[in-house]
Amino acid sequence: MTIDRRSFADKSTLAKELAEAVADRIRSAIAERGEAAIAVSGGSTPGKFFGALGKTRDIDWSKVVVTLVDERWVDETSDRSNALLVNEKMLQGPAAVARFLPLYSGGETPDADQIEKTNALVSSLPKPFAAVILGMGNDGHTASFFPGGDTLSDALSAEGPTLAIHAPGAGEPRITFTLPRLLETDGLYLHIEGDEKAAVLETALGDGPIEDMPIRAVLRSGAPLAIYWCP
Ligand SMILES: O=C(O)[C@H](O)[C@@H](O)[C@H](O)[C@H](O)COP(=O)(O)O
Repeated sequence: MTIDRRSFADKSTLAKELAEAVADRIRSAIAERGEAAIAVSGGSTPGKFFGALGKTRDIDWSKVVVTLVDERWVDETSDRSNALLVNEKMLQGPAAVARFLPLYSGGETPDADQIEKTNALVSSLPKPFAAVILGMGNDGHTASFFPGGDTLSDALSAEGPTLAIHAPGAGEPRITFTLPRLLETDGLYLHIEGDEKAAVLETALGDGPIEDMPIRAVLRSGAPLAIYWCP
C-alpha cells in the first residue's frame, strides 16, 4: 500500500508527530547530502505543525532551505501570504537561521519573466526535497492545483519546476510547484484536519476525474504518501 493513513487524537498531537517525522527526514537528508530542502503548504491548517517543527533543536537549521509548495501572488505583508505565515510560525527560535526561498517576486500577477526568475532561484534547491507537506481544500485542491485552474493540466504533468495558475476558487493568482517536481521528495505528507476534510478525502479516493478533484493526481501517483489526520 503506498498510502499510509494515520489518525491522531487532536491537533497538538498531530503537529508534534508530523514535526518529528519531518525532522527525521531533514536530519537524514543532511547526513546523506549535507543539506536539506523542505516545501510546506500555507492556509489555516499548518500553524501548529510549523510551531512544533521550528522549535526542534536537534537539527542543524543552517543547512536547511524552506520553501513553499505554492504561494498566493501577494506581498509578504498580506495576511494571505504563505511566506509571512512560515516566517512568523516556523522560522523563529532554532529555525530562524534556516534559509527561506520565496516564490513570490512582486507585482499584481505572475508574468512569464517572474516565473522564469523563480524557476532559476528554485533550481538552486538541493534535490530531492527531504519532505513535501501538502494540504487539501474542501474542493479537492492541493498545492494550487485547483479545479478549473487555467494551467491545471500542465501543473499536474510539466517539469516546471513552478508555474502560474489562475482559478475561480483561488482568491488571487497563484504560483505553484508542479506535481512532478513535488514528487521528487524523500517524504510526501498530506496534512488534513476535521470531519469535513475526512469526507472530502473519502470522495477523492473513489472513482472520478482528476480535474474535478486534483488531489486525486497525488493519491493516484503511486508515490508513497503518509496522510496525517485528526478531528
Ligand atoms: O496556499 C494555499 O492555499 C495552500 O498551500 C493550499 O493548498 C492549502 O493547503 C489548502 O487550501 C488547505 O488550506 P486550509 O489549511 O486553509 O484548509
